[in-house]
Amino acid sequence: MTVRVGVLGATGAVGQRLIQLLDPHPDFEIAALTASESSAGKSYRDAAKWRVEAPIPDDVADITVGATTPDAVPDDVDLIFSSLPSSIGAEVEPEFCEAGYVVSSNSSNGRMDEDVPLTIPEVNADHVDLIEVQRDERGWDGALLKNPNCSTITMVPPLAALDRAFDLTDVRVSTLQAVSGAGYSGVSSMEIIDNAIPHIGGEEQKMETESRKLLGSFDGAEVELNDMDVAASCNRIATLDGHLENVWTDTADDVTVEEAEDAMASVTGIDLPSSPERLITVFEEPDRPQPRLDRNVEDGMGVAVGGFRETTDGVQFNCLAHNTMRGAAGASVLNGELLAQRGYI
Ligand SMILES: NC(=O)C1=CN([C@@H]2O[C@H](COP(=O)(O)OP(=O)(O)OC[C@H]3O[C@@H](n4cnc5c(N)ncnc54)[C@H](OP(=O)(O)O)[C@@H]3O)[C@@H](O)[C@H]2O)C=CC1
Ligand SMILES: N[C@@H](CC(=O)OP(=O)(O)O)C(=O)O
Repeated sequence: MTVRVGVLGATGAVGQRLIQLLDPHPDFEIAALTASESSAGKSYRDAAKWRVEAPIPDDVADITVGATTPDAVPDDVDLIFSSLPSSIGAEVEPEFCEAGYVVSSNSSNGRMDEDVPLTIPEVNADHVDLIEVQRDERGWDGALLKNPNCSTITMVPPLAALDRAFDLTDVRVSTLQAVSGAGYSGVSSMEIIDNAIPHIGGEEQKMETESRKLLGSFDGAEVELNDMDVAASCNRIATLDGHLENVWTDTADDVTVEEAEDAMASVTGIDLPSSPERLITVFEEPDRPQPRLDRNVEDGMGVAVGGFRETTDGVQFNCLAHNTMRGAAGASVLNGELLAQRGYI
């Protein structure tokens, strides 16, 4: 069955990545693109400053961009991907859900709301059924599903493997985040060249809270947050794509480096078109993973780990993922596939 999809915020950095992934998708067909009032009414080719390495797909280039309102999207669109600024997402995503659309959103608004599922399908696919609670409470025919923040997505798959096997108690993480995470005009060259910026607004709190929701347990009514303690420190560096993170963990059960590597290496993808065969690639070389060399592991949908060391109460390691693929557009597409598989569209 082909699912007709719409993209809100289609002209943006993440919107362009969504188009790159959706145009050749086996089950999804792009049927509507929206952006701000200044783009509405233009062809996608004229509205978008296209910056993806591959050319704009011909069939997409000629689509007329619509306004970001439910009325501007055809009724036969079954699934909406949203990559709007969070302030706009907070306003319009509920309107789409109320109008009956099912929305897979990458924007940060609402991620921690109690009746909004936040999922990485390989980690906590069962949380998607929180939609039943959401529909009861909000009276929506549609639904809202979120993917997490890109830095959070990078560290949670390896943490999930450790938590399952050795019971995590404490996590400390320091990030080295690429400039694409801030959007095309987010950080000026004068700020970032020959520099590193030890502050990314709101990012630390997102990593500390979203990770506990993702690794929490869902009992059919609510998500109980994982009781591990998480502390994050976030830094912007002058790489283009790929967030690298240094992680220190404490576990309740003893763990060796070999056991931690085995636990992560044995995690497989799941039966969804965008899930990679190997979710976590373990590097033995002490200087890997690196952003330029390893961000495209598993076509940008994998997480790379390495640099393992035993610590007093657990293990230390480094992890890396492509922040606009696995960390944003790819994460939303995967969530859309999960919604389809679970019969929500
Ligand atoms: N998961 C993650 O970690 C990541 C998440 N993000 C999030 O994804 C979202 C999009 O980011 P990004 O693509 O970099 O942003 P951009 O600024 O590149 O794109 C924003 C998009 O939203 C549209 N837009 C802006 N204002 C309005 C409005 N008032 N009404 C309707 N549409 C509007 C823009 O349209 P127009 O071109 O017409 O202005 C454009 O299509 C953000 O919430 C960002 O925080 C981003 C990167 C990674
Ligand atoms: N803040 C992230 C990107 C981002 O937009 O995250 P979020 O989806 O949580 O707003 C970064 O700078 O790399």
